[in-house]
Amino acid sequence: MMRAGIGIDVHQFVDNRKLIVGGVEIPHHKGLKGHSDADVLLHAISDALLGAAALGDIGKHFPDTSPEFKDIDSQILLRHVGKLIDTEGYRIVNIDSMLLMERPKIAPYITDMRRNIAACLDIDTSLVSVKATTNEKLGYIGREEGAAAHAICMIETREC
Ligand SMILES: C[C@@](CO)(OP(=O)(O)O)[C@H](O)COP(=O)(O)OP(=O)(O)OC[C@H]1O[C@@H](n2ccc(N)nc2=O)[C@H](O)[C@@H]1O
Repeated sequence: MMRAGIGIDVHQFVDNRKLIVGGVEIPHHKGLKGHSDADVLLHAISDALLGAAALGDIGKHFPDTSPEFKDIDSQILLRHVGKLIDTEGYRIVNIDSMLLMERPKIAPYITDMRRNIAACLDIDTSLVSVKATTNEKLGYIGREEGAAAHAICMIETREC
């Protein structure tokens, strides 16, 4: 049986934070604010996978009130989500994602992001797609106040 999932995450740009997206540290004069490393892309992908399996969302599994997740590398969270999906008897069919960020350009880093995501989930990189778009200077993304990520995925029940 095939199941689809969707994930969306938003984080605010602030000073004195690293910009980490898809497990890659990207040189930039601002970073994203969050309880964890604020990896907006991995959060959206984690929510898509949790949603496909109807397992709730990342806030339920990794509350931002828990010291356990303070400044955590979100690749650890994604790896945990992958294990939850596997335990539920699902296999990941594919993941597609969009990063909505005015600057910096992330195209040079997409290959590494895809590799990180595939490694966290123990799947082939060919099943992971990462894309990016600007907001054409419109809204909070266009004003570089924040960034968002949207992700969708398909999972399927593993035949016994
Ligand atoms: C990754 C973590 C790690 O601690 O923190 P950040 O690094 O983003 O801060 C969290 O999992 C980040 O969870 P995330 O789900 O993005 O946080 P929020 O948007 O604040 O939502 C937290 C929880 O409140 C619930 N929620 C949210 C909005 C709303 N109107 N009603 C709700 O009940 C959501 O279901 C979620 O479980």
